Amino acid sequence: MKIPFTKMHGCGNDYIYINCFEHTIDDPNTLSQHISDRHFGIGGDGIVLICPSDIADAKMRMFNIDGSEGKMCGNAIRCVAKYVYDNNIATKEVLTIDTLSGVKTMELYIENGKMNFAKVDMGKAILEPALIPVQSKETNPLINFPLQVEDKTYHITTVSMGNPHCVIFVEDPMLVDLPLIGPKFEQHSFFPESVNTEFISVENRKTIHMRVWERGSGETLACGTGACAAVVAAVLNGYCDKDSDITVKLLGGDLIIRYTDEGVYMTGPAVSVFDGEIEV
Ligand SMILES: N[C@@H](CCC[C@H](N)C(=O)O)C(=O)O
Repeated sequence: MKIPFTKMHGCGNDYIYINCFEHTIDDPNTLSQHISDRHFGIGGDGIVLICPSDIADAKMRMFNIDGSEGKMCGNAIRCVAKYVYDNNIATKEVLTIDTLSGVKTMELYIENGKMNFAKVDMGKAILEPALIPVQSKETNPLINFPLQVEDKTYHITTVSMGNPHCVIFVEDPMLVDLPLIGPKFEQHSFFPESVNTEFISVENRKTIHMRVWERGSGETLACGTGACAAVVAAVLNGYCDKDSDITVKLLGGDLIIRYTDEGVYMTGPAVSVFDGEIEV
């Protein structure tokens, strides 16, 4: 059977989007492994199913390249909103999208009848170690906490944005051997549900730079939840300020993140690249 798909990205974090208002995918885990392959498939950081919801305008399910399901994806949620708006599934400028980490509300920026940008209320950052989760008896947030990874000690700050993140401040993220060190964090026993790892350098109180190794997908050009976690960690470590717009410079573009007592807000682009059909 052939089904249509749309290739979309947010700051270069690219997924294959399937309209499940019209089609049913029986085994999304295996499909993601096959079609995300950049040589033998369509190519992407995973797949995203756009599904009906009883409690929101649509429901998003996202799967990493290895087939694992992510509970939240900051870049994908903006693309889901673009798909829903541009395809007249819901033509509201404030949309709600249901995810495995709750319903998120977002404001859409429309130009010539299409959505190009969105500001997403990403909810509160979770700092309790048991809820990240990490394998530790600590009850206070882990801020600049020493973690041994093979022969080196890294100072980590852990944050959940509905999915687990481990943030490390370095001089220059471009000098980090990410394909070597990323998998060691991903497989570390300290993270029972694995982890997304962000390496950050601070340019000034309003600008930080980030590279990310995502659990299940490896290095990606951007991670929306990771950018939120990075700004929360930068505030907790005294590098940036709450209630201030911080630009996170990623390999694939910029995201603007604001950390407040009410929640974390992410503003960024959503781009549609091409439509196609795939045999499933
Ligand atoms: N790219 C994402 C996060 C995708 C899920 C992540 N790999 C996980 O399994 O937690 C983003 O933009 O937030």
